[in-house]
Amino acid sequence: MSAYQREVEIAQHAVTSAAVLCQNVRQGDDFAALAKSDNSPVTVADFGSQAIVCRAIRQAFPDDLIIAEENADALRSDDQAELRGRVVAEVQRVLPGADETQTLAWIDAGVSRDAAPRVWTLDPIDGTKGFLRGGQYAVALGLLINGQVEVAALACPALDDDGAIFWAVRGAGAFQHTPEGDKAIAVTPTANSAEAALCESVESGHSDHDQSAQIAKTLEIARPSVRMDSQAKYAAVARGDADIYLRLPTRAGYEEKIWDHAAGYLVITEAGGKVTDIEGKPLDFSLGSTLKNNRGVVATNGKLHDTVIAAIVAAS
Ligand SMILES: Nc1ncnc2c1ncn2[C@@H]1O[C@H](COP(=O)(O)OS(=O)(=O)O)[C@@H](OP(=O)(O)O)[C@H]1O
Ligand SMILES: [Mg+2]
Ligand SMILES: [Mg+2]
Ligand SMILES: [Mg+2]
Repeated sequence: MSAYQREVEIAQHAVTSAAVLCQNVRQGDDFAALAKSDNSPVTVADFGSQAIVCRAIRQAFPDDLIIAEENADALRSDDQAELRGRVVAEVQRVLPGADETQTLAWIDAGVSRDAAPRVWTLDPIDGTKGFLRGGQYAVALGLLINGQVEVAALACPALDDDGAIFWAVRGAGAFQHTPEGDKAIAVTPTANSAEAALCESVESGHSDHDQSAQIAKTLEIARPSVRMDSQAKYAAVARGDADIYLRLPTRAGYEEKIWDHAAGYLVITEAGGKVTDIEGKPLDFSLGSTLKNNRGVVATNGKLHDTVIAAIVAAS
């Protein structure tokens, strides 16, 4: 039996069920969002997805901790009874018999924030803004053992015609799930930056678009950059749709969250690519909920990595 076989099965199944919930919500006529304290949106589907995935982990691995983006505080308040009811109803469509108390407890299973020898990290919907505007989004789950990402499952429900599921195990490769079975994925062999395709966030608040344009110019990249929401960007580089993913810090002090990167990081790394911060330092997932020792993220097919880092250094 290969390492982490059970974790991979549970993780894949969990993100797949959560993706069904998200698509159910998106196909409905009303998926209004609530604004969180940082003004970012959270929807019925973010809460529902977190409930589904955390339940699956709790059942299979009761002693594991979970660092997930959302919590149920807002849902427990009296004036959010309607939203709470809709979250429970969506969870019941996927898990008949689930009740309100269970649903809220499953969401709150993800409130860990500290590093631990064995801890999962979950973004129930990465790219909530993309989810709301009909763009890309992802359900991203990673397992950290002693601060190293060992297992990843990444569902991109809006990629391709029917969505796409990716998974990876450290040292064992990265794969895309298909009806014919799991297919190994690999980054591009592009070594000439002028031929590269670059992807970046849609929101200029999440990555500095002006600076990436400058770097693209230095690298003589001819094609316009592809703006895509969520960790679908990591999947795009991992399977060779793009060569470079740039996430350039926009304001001093923002600490990237581990759930925004853990799954995508392992999928690209195991597909033969490289992921570091903008200075070329390895991402440090051992510090709790944020990448506080890193600034920004650069992901490439590996061959282009040093050239891209040099262009960033030159531009800053
Ligand atoms: N200032 C700042 N800098 C960098 N990143 C930030 C910032 N603010 C928010 N976030 C996080 O960005 C996550 C979405 O990233 P994306 O690459 O999908 O952005 S975009 O939708 O393509 O614009 C988004 O994840 P979700 O909340 O899961 O959507 C946030 O965790
Ligand atoms: Mg996110
Ligand atoms: Mg999210
Ligand atoms: Mg969010």
